[in-house]
Parts: sequence; C-alpha cells; structure tokens
Amino acid sequence: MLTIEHLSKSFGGVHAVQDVSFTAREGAIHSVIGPNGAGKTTLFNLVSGIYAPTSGRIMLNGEDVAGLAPDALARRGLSRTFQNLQVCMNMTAIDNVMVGAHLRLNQNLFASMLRLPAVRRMDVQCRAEAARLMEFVGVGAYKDADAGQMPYGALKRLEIARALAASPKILLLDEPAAGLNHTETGEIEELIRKIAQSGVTVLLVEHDMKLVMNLSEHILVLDYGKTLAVGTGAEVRANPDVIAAYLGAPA
Ligand SMILES: Nc1ncnc2c1ncn2[C@@H]1O[C@H](COP(=O)(O)OP(=O)(O)OP(=O)(O)O)[C@@H](O)[C@H]1O
Repeated sequence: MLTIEHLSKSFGGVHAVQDVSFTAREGAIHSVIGPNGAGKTTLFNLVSGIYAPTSGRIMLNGEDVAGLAPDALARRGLSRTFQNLQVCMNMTAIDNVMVGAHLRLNQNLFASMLRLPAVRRMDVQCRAEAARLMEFVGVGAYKDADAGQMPYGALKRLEIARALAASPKILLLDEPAAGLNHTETGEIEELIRKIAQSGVTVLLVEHDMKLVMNLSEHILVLDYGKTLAVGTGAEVRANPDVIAAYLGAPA
C-alpha cells in the first residue's frame, strides 16, 4: 500500500533523512522511532506531502506520490495528525471534524454559494458522519461544544477524528500520546488498535516506547537520518545498535 524507496531529504548541509526504505502492510500498525533529531518528523513530513524529497520515491497504491500536496494525498487516501495540535479553537468541535471531510469532498464553489439542495444534503451527511466519528474516538460528549472548551486529551482525539473524516486508507499519527497521562495513553492505545481493526493502515511516530511496543507489528528505527534497524518490537529491542543509540553508549 505504501512503500518508501531510498528516500532522502537534506536541508542545506543537514541530511535529515538519508536513503530510507520502508513498506507498510495494509491494515497493520507500523512505528517510526529514534532519538531526538533522528529524522522522524522529516520522514512524516515527506510522506504527508509537506516536504518534497531530495531524492527517492514514495509509492502509494502503485503511484509515485513524492512531492504531491497534502490535499492531493488526502484524496488518494492518506491523512495525518500533528504533534502540535492543529485544532481551530474558535470553531465548534464538530466543525473541526467536518473540515477533514471537506478535503475529500469535491464541492463546487458555485453550488455551495447558492446552497443548492444537493450541497445541503451533503452537509447533513457530512455532519452525521462527523458526529459518528466523534463517538468512535470517544469525544461524543463534546458534539455541541466549542473546541476551545475541550481538555487537551479530548483535543488529541478530536484531531484523530478530523483525520479519519477524510476516509483515509492510511493514517499517520504524529506523537498521539504526547502530553497524555498514563490512563489517557492506555485509551489512545485502544483507539489506535480499533482504527487498525477497521482496516486503516497506521503509521506512528511516538516517544512512548510502551505504546510503540504494545501496538506495532513493524518498527523502523532511525538515527541521524539513517535506518538503524527494522523489525518487530522484540527484534529492535534486542538490537545492540538500537540500545546504544538510545543510551548514548557504544554497542
Ligand atoms: N526545516 C528544517 N530546516 C533545517 N533543518 C531541519 C529542518 N527540519 C529538521 N531539520 C533537521 O533535521 C534533523 C532531523 O530532524 P527531525 O525533526 O526530523 O527529527 P525527529 O526525529 O523528528 O526529532 P524529535 O524526536 O526531536 O522530534 C535535525 O538535525 C533537525 O535539526
């Protein structure tokens, strides 16, 4: 479904991602881990169309999508969340989720301005779907709330609902547990599992190792922009290079 081939990205003299290859299996949960500055965010930004690669290919369902903009990728079934919340606080929670659906829907501006019946019907459907997704991620109680009234943990879930509103086949989650307490992290773990069980391929960047190890079928470890190790949780945990990179000691 998603294959990254020899992907590299440099910023001037900084080689943030160097010759990274990776394949995501449909319906599975994959994680990208590595010490600070390893290149995880850059890799996510490449895959989600925020950066164009310096070299390499990003194949999504057989098409090279490297350099396509995020909205073009959303229409091809790839959406993401952000490490720092990208929720509009002056909008209602449900309107935030509906923004995600509009990435996918091909709305004619003229028809929208005239509020034609077909547009109104689509709006009603879109709102119902957004409400369903809010229930799915566990923030159904905030359907009528302004986003600004929601606690941080609920906003993290709201952002996931917005990404799901684009009906992705592959979902990139950038540090979904950042800033969450132990209980909330456990709940996010359950939610991510539920998303994968619904058939969505998940790609995760996360610093919480327990969450990564509990969830991931496959892990890519980056260090200084390069692939340090790949494998299952047990494999990467036992890898002396990975241990050295995290502890800062020679293997
Ligand atoms: N826009 C940019 N311009 C210049 N250098 C950048 C840019 N983005 C990232 N870098 C550099 O690329 C390297 C990889 O950074 P990146 O943010 O991808 O790492 P990371 O693994 O996500 O780190 P963290 O875990 O701290 O978020 C770092 O050396 C960083 O300083």
